Amino acid sequence: MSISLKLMSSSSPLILEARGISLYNGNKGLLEVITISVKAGEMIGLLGPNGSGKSTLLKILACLSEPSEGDVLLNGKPIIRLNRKSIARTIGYLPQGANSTWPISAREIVMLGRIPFLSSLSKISEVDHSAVNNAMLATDTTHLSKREVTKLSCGERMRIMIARVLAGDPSLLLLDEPVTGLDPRHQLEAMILLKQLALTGRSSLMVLHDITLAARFCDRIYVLNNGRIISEGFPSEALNIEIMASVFGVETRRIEEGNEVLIIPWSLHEQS
Ligand SMILES: Nc1ncnc2c1ncn2[C@@H]1O[C@H](COP(=O)(O)OP(=O)(O)OP(=O)(O)O)[C@@H](O)[C@H]1O
Repeated sequence: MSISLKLMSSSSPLILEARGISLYNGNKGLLEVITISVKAGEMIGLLGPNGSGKSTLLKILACLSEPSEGDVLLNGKPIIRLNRKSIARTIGYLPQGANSTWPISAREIVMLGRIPFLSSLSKISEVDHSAVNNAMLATDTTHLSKREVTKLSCGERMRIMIARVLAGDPSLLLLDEPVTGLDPRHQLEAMILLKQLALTGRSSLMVLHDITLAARFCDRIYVLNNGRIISEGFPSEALNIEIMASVFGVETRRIEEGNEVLIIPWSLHEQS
């Protein structure tokens, strides 16, 4: 499947906006004056070294924790004024290392993604079943339906957790390391699926450690370091040679073809 870059229209509506987000732990700034935006249909990568604040930021964007300063707007409205159900119907959040310790079936886990649409669990409709079927089909997990989720492999469990997010048909996906633990084929399937969702106007902001996948699939990249956005833009610009060396401490090999860029971390950058 071709993943040729879709031209983002500058008139695409903003679905998420974070303005001046800071988070302090005592005197320590975990996040400092972060401003980011996500337009409808954009696929955005949030990259940075371990401990740079990516998961902390994602939780604030999902309204699961509050910043010390700044605002998050969802479809133009302050997210803290929206009720939990309305946020859950719009945002699909995949936490880092998403897991379940309940010994229930994989399909039941995916059905949990329909909770924002249910008035009670006894009223699961055909629409809910169909959404779950589609999510499991898209993540190649239908055959795992009856398996106890605690007994799945790490990669199988991750695909079930992605299916759970997709079952809610969110217009914005906030995904914390969605392809970690997946084999190469399932990594590509997940990224291609997100690209297909983007073409239907769904947006995703995802934490990735795989530079090559991020550069290949994301429309834009934000690079976080020590709680600050220090680089942003198209992958080839945001992940330039200097940033890769100074932030990630690696020398890269790059192949650029038209709008596409292949960036491969290659060797250790020796600090001068
Ligand atoms: N509740 C908390 N209280 C204090 N410090 C915290 C808290 N949560 C996270 N931190 C610190 O904030 C920093 C950023 O953590 P975070 O988990 O956001 O990093 P990350 O970029 O997602 O890292 P990784 O790539 O390793 O997942 C870390 O130094 C972490 O120790």
